[in-house]
Amino acid sequence: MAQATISVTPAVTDKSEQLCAAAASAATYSIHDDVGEVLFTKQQMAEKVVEMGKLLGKTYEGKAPVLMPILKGGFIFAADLIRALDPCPEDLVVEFVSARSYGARTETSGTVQVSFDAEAVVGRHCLMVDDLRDSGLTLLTVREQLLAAGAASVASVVLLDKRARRKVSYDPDFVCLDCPNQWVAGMGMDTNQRYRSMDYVAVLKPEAIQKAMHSA
Ligand SMILES: O=P(O)(O)OC[C@H]1O[C@H](OP(=O)(O)OP(=O)(O)O)[C@H](O)[C@@H]1O
Repeated sequence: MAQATISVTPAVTDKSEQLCAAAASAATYSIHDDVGEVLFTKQQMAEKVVEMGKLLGKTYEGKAPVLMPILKGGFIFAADLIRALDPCPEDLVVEFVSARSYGARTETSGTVQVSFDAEAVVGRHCLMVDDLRDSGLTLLTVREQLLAAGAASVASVVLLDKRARRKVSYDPDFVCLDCPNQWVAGMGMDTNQRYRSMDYVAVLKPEAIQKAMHSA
């Protein structure tokens, strides 16, 4: 039987170069019909994630942190960030936090329902990872509950910071990009559970927002 061979591109071993090359190769991609304006491209975000990965890698070196993606919106950013940590802290573990306050609305309900494995955070340095700081209520509430559960420290990193919407006295410790005060979707962020998979951050057309909000 003939042996099958595949050609392999020489490996790029530097982590930053790998991530930037991957982003560059995806610089041209199709835009969803419901998008009115792309605010941040995949490449722009990938570059920020590389920078953040280096900063957090150094910050948490030797600290055995618990990386805590906040579901659902934080899962895509967290997946990118964990692979960009440089160096990746030894004994890093991942624990998911479930937090929800918006539902099918564009304003926070004012109450955040939170759940996580309390035993996993006792005495640990926790890093909350979320897509967005809007009012700040989610990060503040999760932080309070992690500290109450016995975390040694709690910090936060967000992909986007919508400062103009700040309603509580809490600011994320690490921010990749400042976001204008507009309803955005993509990179994990939804509109009534849609559009999370867009690999860029966009403002949707008003009619698309209305349609998504009123869909089942
Ligand atoms: O700063 P805040 O006003 O609290 O808003 C930010 C939060 O809102 C979104 O989550 P959402 O509650 O919509 O749930 P989801 O992550 O499941 O989409 C987002 O993912 C943040 O966690």
